[in-house]
Amino acid sequence: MVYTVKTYNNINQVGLRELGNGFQIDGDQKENPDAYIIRSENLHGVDFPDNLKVIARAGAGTNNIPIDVATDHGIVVFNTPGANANAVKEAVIASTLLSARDYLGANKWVNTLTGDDVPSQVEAGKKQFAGTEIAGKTLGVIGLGAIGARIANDAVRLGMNVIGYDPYVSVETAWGLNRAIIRATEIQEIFKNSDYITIHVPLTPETKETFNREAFDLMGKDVTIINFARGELVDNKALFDAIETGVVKRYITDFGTEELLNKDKIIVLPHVGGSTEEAELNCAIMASQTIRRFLETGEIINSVNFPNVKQVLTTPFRITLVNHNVPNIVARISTRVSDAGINISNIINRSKNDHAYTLIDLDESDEEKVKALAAGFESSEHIIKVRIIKK
Ligand SMILES: NC(=O)c1ccc[n+]([C@@H]2O[C@H](COP(=O)([O-])OP(=O)(O)OC[C@H]3O[C@@H](n4cnc5c(N)ncnc54)[C@H](O)[C@@H]3O)[C@@H](O)[C@H]2O)c1
Ligand SMILES: O=C(O)CC[C@@H](O)C(=O)O
Repeated sequence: MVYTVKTYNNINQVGLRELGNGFQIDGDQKENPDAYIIRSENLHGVDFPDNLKVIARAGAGTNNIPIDVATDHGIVVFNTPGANANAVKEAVIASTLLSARDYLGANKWVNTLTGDDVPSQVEAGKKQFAGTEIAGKTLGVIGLGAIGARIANDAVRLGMNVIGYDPYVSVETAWGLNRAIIRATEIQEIFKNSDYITIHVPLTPETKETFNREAFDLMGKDVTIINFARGELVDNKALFDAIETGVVKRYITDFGTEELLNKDKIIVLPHVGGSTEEAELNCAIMASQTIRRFLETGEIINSVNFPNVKQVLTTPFRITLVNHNVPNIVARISTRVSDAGINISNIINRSKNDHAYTLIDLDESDEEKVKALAAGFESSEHIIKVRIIKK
């Protein structure tokens, strides 16, 4: 069996080798592939082909994918948690330093100097670029996931006081946080007490415009806002007013819109937080591995719309189903299998909200019987996607 994969954006070619020989990338069937691997491609409003079973986002944010639509089509969506976190962490640390000292302005100025006495002009003019140090200043980190936790820990090592806010922080991440990090129970504590604030949350209806007028009203003076998460987390009109009144000293963001460009106190980067060789390789490897595992074994790891399902395949055939999460569905599925005269070696059913994923290992080596059973599932109420996996 050869699976076809359509790639969007620039996916690292070396990482794609993890798919192995059983995969054809951008092959003849690319109009109806089994899998997509994407980065920032916007899939909202795009029709999904019938054959599409899986989308892997080589990166963290999945707001460019209509997750609900994918789920309704039985398409499993993965991302690559933490694969580009170190790259973003380094970009944020660099941004903190760029705000503390006007290196960009200083470099621009020094390039304007001419003549034999450049060294003396430098000495005479450099006072305009005296900055501050980040040690001893307070950094507020909103979102303590893969990126935020790394930044919080490194900022402590750089001598900063760190306050973190994340009401959903995972137990694993919490264990890894430096004990010097103060835990804010309300986001307002971050706004009130920070000299620098960096945000690392997914863009959701809850997080949209986290930086709004009320947030800026709580801040002191000369606060630096760093946003490598998503542009929509900031209300730009409120930001411009906060810059005007001296509340915000600088805004550094990875997400440009025209209104942000060429402004004195705003530094815009072209969405390069995760753009390092290492991160792009990590993301492509993880995306390829999760797709391969899912298509070849039916196992789900790191999905954003279905629960993890792990089970070593030991029987000749496995059937996987994406189904609606309705009462009695597992009993109905089991009855269908026994009515087909097939014994179930193992069945796993895991649900997330309105949908579930069911993995059925069959003690049956007659492929025709298994195909007939799968065909029956195809036409069953509440069953959305059916796959046969052969050992
Ligand atoms: N600029 C880039 O190139 C780039 C690269 C990677 C990630 N990102 C963006 O950064 C985001 C975070 O990435 P990550 O890898 O750290 O993701 P992650 O899933 O590891 O961490 C996100 C954290 O945000 C927390 N969170 C969710 N809602 C929250 C809320 N309302 N308040 C506070 N915390 C909340 C979660 O509990 C989680 O700990 C991504 O969703 C993506 O949008 C951008
Ligand atoms: O793929 C990229 O270039 C950016 C990725 C980044 O926004 C992410 O959410 O991981």
